[in-house]
Amino acid sequence: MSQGVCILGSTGSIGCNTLDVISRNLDQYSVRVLTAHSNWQKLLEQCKNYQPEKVIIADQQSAELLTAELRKLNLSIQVESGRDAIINAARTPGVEIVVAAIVGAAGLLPTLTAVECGLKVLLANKEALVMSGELFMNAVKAHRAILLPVDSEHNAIFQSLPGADDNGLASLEGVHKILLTGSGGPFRQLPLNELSQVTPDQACAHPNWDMGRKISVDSATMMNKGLELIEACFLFGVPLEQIEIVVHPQSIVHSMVSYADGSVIAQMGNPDMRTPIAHTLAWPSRIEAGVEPLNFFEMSNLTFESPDFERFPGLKLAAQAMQVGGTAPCTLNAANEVAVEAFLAGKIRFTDIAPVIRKTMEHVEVREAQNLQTIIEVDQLSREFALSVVEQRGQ
Ligand SMILES: NC(=O)C1=CN([C@@H]2O[C@H](COP(=O)(O)OP(=O)(O)OC[C@H]3O[C@@H](n4cnc5c(N)ncnc54)[C@H](OP(=O)(O)O)[C@@H]3O)[C@@H](O)[C@H]2O)C=CC1
Ligand SMILES: CC(=O)[C@@H](O)[C@H](O)COP(=O)(O)O
Ligand SMILES: [Mn+2]
Repeated sequence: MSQGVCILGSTGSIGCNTLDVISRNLDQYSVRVLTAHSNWQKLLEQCKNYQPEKVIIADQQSAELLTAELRKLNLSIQVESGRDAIINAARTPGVEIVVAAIVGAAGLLPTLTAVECGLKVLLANKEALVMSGELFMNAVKAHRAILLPVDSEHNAIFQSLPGADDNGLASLEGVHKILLTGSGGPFRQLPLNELSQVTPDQACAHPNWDMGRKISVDSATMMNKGLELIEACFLFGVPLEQIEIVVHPQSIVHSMVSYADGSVIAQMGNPDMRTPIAHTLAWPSRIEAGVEPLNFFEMSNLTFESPDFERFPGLKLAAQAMQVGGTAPCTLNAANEVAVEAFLAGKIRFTDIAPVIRKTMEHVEVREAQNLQTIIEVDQLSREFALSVVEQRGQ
């Protein structure tokens, strides 16, 4: 029987890849709800192709334009708008699977709603987990939601761990270490003195993955790996010391797990997000994803190296935030979002991103991450302070 899917952030890179996988498996999945921020043109195209029951777009004016176009096409699709409608998207009757693919902190509340409804949640939105780690995982357990990682490395780790219970909570039996791979991004080998001059377009030109602009900049600073370090600690319940970052520029090995007996199990594949999306949609089964299998005879050398902490100061900041605990990861994430947005808008240089985060972490008081209210407050305070640092640096 067909399962009802809600995609939070359907117009983005993960959202579009999810729809591509669904289009190959229409006997098993039906699109119920799609959400976007303001890209009503892309949402209209998705309405024509997938005929969801409901679409939700945060921006009111975009919702009006979309409604008018749907009327002209005689498509009877319900249109809602506003932040609250997105937060409640997962409550739509018939939704069984929620793909959390909104970028950044805006994804936290809509994803938590899906968790609170006890649904199958496919998590791409790593920022939500970084912000609210323990609280998020406690909600998963309390509501018996099924949480499956879409982020390619965490999906690889999940596939390489010994097994998981029915809710996707993985076993760590015999696990020695988790080896979290990262490409090093587009500036891995750029002379250090040229880093301050790189442009947003250069930062977004990832060597292996085609992704949204925010995560692309995160890959270029390697803050993506820092966020992923924290994501892995919470998802798999492992301490920081049990995770090692391994730079692997080709992005063919998507991460590995090393075991007490010396075995190392890796998940490999061409760098295409349709693989982890298909894996999580069908778990524990397998479905067609449209991804070419690896051709080992045509593959170039696979190489591995240690991360360069001088070039990528964000890595240390992320590890430090995890070590400090409480709301420190929430502050790290908020400051990073503000700094990346400022860099993309041409307000600060690439090399200003880490100092903005460091200064914010030094300034904002760390609290216990007890409840959602605290997390939302700390997120807001951290953004305000990071913005003031951006303004100083931009002068
Ligand atoms: N892209 C990838 O390959 C990977 C992404 N991820 C993670 O997945 C998430 C999505 O990434 P990606 O698809 O690249 O991002 P994109 O920027 O491509 O897409 C973001 C989506 O979120 C929507 N959105 C943005 N802001 C808001 C808001 N304030 N309220 C509601 N919706 C909003 C956008 O709508 P609109 O189009 O209207 O602006 C769009 O649908 C991120 O957390 C990222 O870290 C993880 C691994 C790989
Ligand atoms: C595809 C994916 O999961 C991204 O998070 C990816 O990891 C980005 O590449 P980096 O390894 O360069 O951060
Ligand atoms: Mn990743």
